Amino acid sequence: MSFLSIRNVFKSYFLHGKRIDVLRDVSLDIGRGELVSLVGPSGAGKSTFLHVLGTLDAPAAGEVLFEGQSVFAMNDARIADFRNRTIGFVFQSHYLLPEFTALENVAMPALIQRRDRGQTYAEARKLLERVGLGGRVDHRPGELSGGEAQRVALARALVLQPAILLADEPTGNLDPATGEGIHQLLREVNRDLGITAVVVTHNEALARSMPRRLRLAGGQVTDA
Ligand SMILES: Nc1ncnc2c1ncn2[C@@H]1O[C@H](COP(=O)(O)OP(=O)(O)OP(=O)(O)O)[C@@H](O)[C@H]1O
Repeated sequence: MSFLSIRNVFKSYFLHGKRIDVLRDVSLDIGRGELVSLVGPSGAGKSTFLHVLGTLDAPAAGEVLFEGQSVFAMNDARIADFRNRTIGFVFQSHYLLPEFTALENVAMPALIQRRDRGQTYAEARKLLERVGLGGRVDHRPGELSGGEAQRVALARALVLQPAILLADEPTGNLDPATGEGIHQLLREVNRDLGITAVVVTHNEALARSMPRRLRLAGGQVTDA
């Protein structure tokens, strides 16, 4: 049984009466602890694939299996609960809340889940130190650089101790040197915390630095 599987997944969009087939019978297994990059042409469907894998979006047909269990066979409340407990997300934009400090932003998902405040803040502080921002805990997003804000977003994605981290172009808004710092952190998080990670990127150098590379083209995902 695989840790994470996609089985015969189809996904289309309908726009102005036209159907766009984005995922066409995609099947794939990802093992626990793998670090995977996903590349492909613009508009090929990488974000769509990540949204289905992350259970944010249901496929039109096919299954997403976590440890052999079909996630979309559950009701919406259980899927949301599964997602909160299991998956952390990082996007191209950091989506930090501007009126809260870095520490509060990182703690937020755990506080929403009614986790213990003291433990949550201790964990959030530890995570900010891990991403190199121990000296920025009281800064608000407007007082952080783009790279720092993305590090805070990464720390926030880890606060509920997810088994899986999904990153959609996490360095898309950053200059190459700053982006490389984020890539390095993703590798460390994968190595030190054992988190299974899938990273969508246009950056070929980053893709090559990952132990496993996937390519999405023509509605199909293949090992590249
Ligand atoms: N909500 C939507 N409604 C209609 N069409 C959509 C929707 N979301 C995406 N698409 C279309 O589906 C295709 C795949 O989009 P997606 O964002 O998954 O590609 P991508 O590979 O992530 O692209 P990029 O590298 O440019 O971010 C594109 O043609 C896009 O225009």
